[in-house]
Amino acid sequence: MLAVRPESFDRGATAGHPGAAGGRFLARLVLTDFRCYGRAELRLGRGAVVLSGPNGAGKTNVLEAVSLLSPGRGLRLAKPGDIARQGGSGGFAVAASLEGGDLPAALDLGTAVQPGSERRAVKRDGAAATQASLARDLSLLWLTPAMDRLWTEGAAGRRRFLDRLVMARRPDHAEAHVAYDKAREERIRLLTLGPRDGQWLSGLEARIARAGAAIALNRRDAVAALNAAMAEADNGFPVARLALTGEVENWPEPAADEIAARLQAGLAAARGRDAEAGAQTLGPHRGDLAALHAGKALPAPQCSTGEQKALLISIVLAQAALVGADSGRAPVLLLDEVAAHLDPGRRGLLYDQIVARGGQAFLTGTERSLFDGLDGRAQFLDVRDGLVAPASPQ
Ligand SMILES: Nc1ncnc2c1ncn2[C@@H]1O[C@H](COP(=O)(O)OP(=O)(O)OP(=O)(O)O)[C@@H](O)[C@H]1O
Repeated sequence: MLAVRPESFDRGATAGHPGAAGGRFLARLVLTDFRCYGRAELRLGRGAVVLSGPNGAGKTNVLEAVSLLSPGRGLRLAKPGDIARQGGSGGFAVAASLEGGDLPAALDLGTAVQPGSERRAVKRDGAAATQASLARDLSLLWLTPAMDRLWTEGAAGRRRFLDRLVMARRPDHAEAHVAYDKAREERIRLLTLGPRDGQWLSGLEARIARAGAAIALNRRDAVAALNAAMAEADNGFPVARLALTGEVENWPEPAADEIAARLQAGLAAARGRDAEAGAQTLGPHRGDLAALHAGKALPAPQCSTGEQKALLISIVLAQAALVGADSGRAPVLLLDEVAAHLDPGRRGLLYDQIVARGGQAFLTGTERSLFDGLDGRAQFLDVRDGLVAPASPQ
């Protein structure tokens, strides 16, 4: 067993700043048979947590474990079978204790896959819970190297990014997605395999339409709030102007019931087409997000790699600030290898932002020196061959 304590960090440099008391944070994280970790127990502070170590040491695995404390497949979109440690039991578990913010006492969250199962179970204070409910307990946002291609690759990645931003502020977004996807799958099964029962299909289309309208509206609200926040932010990161480019999100109807009515009528009319395609051809699952680098009036795909990264950071920081402002629960940030892509000036700005916002933020990098700007303001952990230990002082 490996236990890492936050030493003086928790009571030290960050404890006094104004935002420090604001957010929930992971005070303890235990990984069991999780990728390269047989068992690891980390005691964590409430602010910045820096994980440094060589390639393949196990840094991203820690972030991935945290990301599974939210609905979905985590930051690598991995299958449970790939996460379970080779040579281990065949299953895996992640357990965490949340503290701080509005919590009167520690809250235990856990997720596990049993050997031979593909189903990821969730526990909240020892009782079974749904994955979607995790979004109510912990607000998480992440950036990974795979997202460097977000603006140039397919729409699915941008939708995932957008929906995670939305979920950080609106936990019900996760439940709307569950309801939407479940009814969508059932409708397609009926259309392709039968029976094509009109009443059954209408009931499903009504459910899809209700959940779909909620998803579209949540996205609209999130993009409007983000654009307003970024236009006002003065943090040295480029201002991104976001636009929803999906069909449903751009319908002129302002209210949920109007959007739902239009979507329901559209689905009823598209039964033949959808049966032929074997897929639902209308709805927010086909939505997309575009971004413009406002300062350069340049679409994100035409920006440099570093500029694209800076735009993503700008969006995530803006959303984190919005969530912190309206719920008092600054989201936990998982920033995988973000520092290495930034020039020293931008890196310094990022560190200042992270410290100023007060919530917990995990940062990874191969070189400890990349994080010199956080000296005295973060908990430093050294990751090597699947072992996590406090980093020796610089
Ligand atoms: N299911 C598994 N069982 C055992 N080991 C695994 C499993 N999945 C991945 N690994 C190992 O985990 C190790 C650590 O991976 P991780 O991505 O966390 O490294 P990292 O420290 O982030 O490295 P980099 O700096 O290269 O991104 C890798 O060597 C990988 O082979």
